[in-house]
Amino acid sequence: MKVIDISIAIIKNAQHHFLITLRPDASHQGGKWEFPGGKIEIDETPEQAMCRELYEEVGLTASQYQLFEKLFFDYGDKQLNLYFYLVEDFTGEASGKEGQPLKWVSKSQLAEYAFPEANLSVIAKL
Ligand SMILES: Nc1nc2c([nH]c(=O)n2[C@@H]2O[C@H](COP(=O)(O)OP(=O)(O)OP(=O)(O)O)[C@@H](O)[C@H]2O)c(=O)[nH]1
Ligand SMILES: [Mg+2]
Repeated sequence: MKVIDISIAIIKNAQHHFLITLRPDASHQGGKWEFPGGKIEIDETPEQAMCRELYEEVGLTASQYQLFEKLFFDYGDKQLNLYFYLVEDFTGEASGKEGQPLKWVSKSQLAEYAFPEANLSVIAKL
């Protein structure tokens, strides 16, 4: 199976809240909450993909970010290389541009939401 490269933006605002969105039921890991992100295109760096997905999905422009975690995860039906970026400075107002529900939650509230399994060790490190 081909390993798919994914870039993900963990957005942290000035109140130390994190932006999460709900994955559509029909998608891979549907019905779970996620951080905005998606597949890295062949002509893109991981950073470029993160910035593009962030803008396409929730309308934010990242201005300061760093690689927070890179990990391989095997879901059985999909094998992924995931690049998680921590974005602590950005411009724009977040909205679900694909109609997806969106929330800002504190670090302790993150535990109340179901995330894809690959996220669990990353969330524990935040
Ligand atoms: N966006 C995002 N994807 C995640 C997270 N955690 C995680 O395991 N994934 C997995 O990474 C992959 C991301 O793909 P995606 O569905 O967002 O890709 P995409 O935006 O390019 O969408 P598309 O497939 O409709 O083109 C999915 O298999 C998803 O299950 C996360 O926190 N955010
Ligand atoms: Mg996506």
